[in-house]
Amino acid sequence: IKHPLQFTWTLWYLEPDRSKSWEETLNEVTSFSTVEDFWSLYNHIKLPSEVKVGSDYSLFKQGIKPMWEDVQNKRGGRWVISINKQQRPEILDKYWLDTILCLIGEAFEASDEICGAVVNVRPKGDKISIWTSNSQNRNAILEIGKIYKERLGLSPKTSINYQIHKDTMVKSSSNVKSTYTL
Ligand SMILES: CN(C)c1nc(=O)c2c([nH]1)N([C@@H]1O[C@H](COP(=O)(O)OP(=O)(O)O)[C@@H](O)[C@H]1O)CN2C
Repeated sequence: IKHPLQFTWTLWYLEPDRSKSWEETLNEVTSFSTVEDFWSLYNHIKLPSEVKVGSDYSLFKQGIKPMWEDVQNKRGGRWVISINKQQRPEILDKYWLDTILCLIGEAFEASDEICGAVVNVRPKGDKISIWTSNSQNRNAILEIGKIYKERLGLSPKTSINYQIHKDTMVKSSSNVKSTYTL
C-alpha cells in the first residue's frame, strides 16, 4: 500500500499572463495524499529554476486557495525567504524541495497553523514563503520560523521575515513591514 500523508495537498501553478486577471492565471494542477504520489508528481513537473520567470508554484492544504482572500489565509501571514539572482542556480530548487518536505512531512509542531507554501520565480530575485493562518499566534509563528530556518540550514546571520498578508496587500513586496524576524 502507499504511505498516507497527514493531509491532502494541492499543487497550483501560476503562469504569468498580462492579458488575464491575477486569479485567472492561477491553475490548479493536482492533489495528492501519499508519499508515492507526491514523488511521482514532483519528478514529473519542471523545477522552479526551469519554469518561466514570473511563475509561481503553490502547495496548499486541499481546500485552501493560495491567495490572501481565502478564509484560512486572510488573518494570516508568511515567513519569507528572499533568494538573490546569483544564488538561484544552486539554492532555489533545493530550498523549494526542503520547504515542501517540511509541509508534507509535518516538520512543525503547530501543523494546524500551516496553510501552504509559495515559490515566486522573479527577475529581481526569487522568494519562497510558508503561509500560516493566524498572524496573532506568536508562539506558533516563532516555532515554525525557528524550525524552518534549521531545516533549510540557514546560518544564524541569514534572517527571515514574517509578513502579515494585510501589510503585504497594501505594499509592493520590496518594502513590506516585517512583524517578526528570525
Ligand atoms: C485576488 N487578488 C487580486 C490577489 N490575491 C492574492 O492573493 C494575490 C494577488 N492578487 N497578487 C497579485 O500579484 C501581484 C504580485 O505579487 P506577488 O506575490 O506575485 O509578488 P511580486 O510582487 O511579483 O514579487 C500583487 O501585487 C497582486 O496584484 C499576489 N497575491 C498573493
